[in-house]
Amino acid sequence: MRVNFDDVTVRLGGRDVVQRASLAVEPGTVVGLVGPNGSGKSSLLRTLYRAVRPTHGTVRLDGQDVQQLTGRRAARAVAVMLQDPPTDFDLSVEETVLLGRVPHHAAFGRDTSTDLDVVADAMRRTGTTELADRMVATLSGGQRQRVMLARALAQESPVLVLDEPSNHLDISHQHELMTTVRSLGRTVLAALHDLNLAVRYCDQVVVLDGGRLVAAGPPARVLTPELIRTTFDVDVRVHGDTDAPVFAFSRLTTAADAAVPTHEPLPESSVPG
Ligand SMILES: Nc1ncnc2c1ncn2[C@@H]1O[C@H](COP(=O)(O)OP(=O)(O)OP(=O)(O)O)[C@@H](O)[C@H]1O
Repeated sequence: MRVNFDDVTVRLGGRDVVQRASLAVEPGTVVGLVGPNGSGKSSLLRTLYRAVRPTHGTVRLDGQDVQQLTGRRAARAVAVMLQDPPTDFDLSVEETVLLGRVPHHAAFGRDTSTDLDVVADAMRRTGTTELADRMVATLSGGQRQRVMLARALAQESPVLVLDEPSNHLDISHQHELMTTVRSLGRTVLAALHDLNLAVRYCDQVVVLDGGRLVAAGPPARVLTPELIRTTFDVDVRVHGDTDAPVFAFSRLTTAADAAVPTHEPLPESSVPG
């Protein structure tokens, strides 16, 4: 399913937190949204799953304005895995993943064998099968995040939105998540803080800064040291190949840093004569 943001502005708290963003996402591609805290990544994504209505502009799924869809059609089209999954779920892991099937049910419909198969597959892909009977509230942050991915996968929507999906995951599970996401063949939009994950697993990256979309394209072409420096205020060294760079970051050295002496000079009187 193709996703288009056409000239989207989102105004919240009296400020344009997304300003005139336009972006075309091809079906089946994985797109990473990167940018500093507060740059508008989540706000832009929220317009896609209708948690926020654009103040200006249109978001389209295969040409259709998402605001015109029924709730059920929207839920069948777009699944969401949020940054901080809720902790107050009074449900088991399996029951939670089954919630992903709700948009496929008729009113008061019962779980079918297809639902159970899809849920079992989603739990297998996310390594949550062993947790099936655990209550979600008792899980660690990373386990809970994997359950929320399983629920989103079980929704079988052509579009998947991941808002900082790896913030609780250990390194191995971060790579597993991105490999899983890539293997789905769905259209994926993911807000990511880890530029190394973005460059390795995304087909395209989109850079937001201060609510503006400042660059978009193939990751290795877009994420230049210069862009990283100006957007994120860090120094970066690039290792690896031009096509598959690996970034090492360090704090940007400013003129103010250089002016601060690292050691107090010894007073004259204490210098041995
Ligand atoms: N409901 C709201 N009311 C007022 N301002 C909001 C609201 N939601 C978000 N904002 C502001 O909009 C700006 C963009 O926030 P957003 O969450 O989209 O950024 P982000 O790039 O996802 O940030 P992060 O990397 O920290 O998750 C921020 O300045 C935020 O404080």
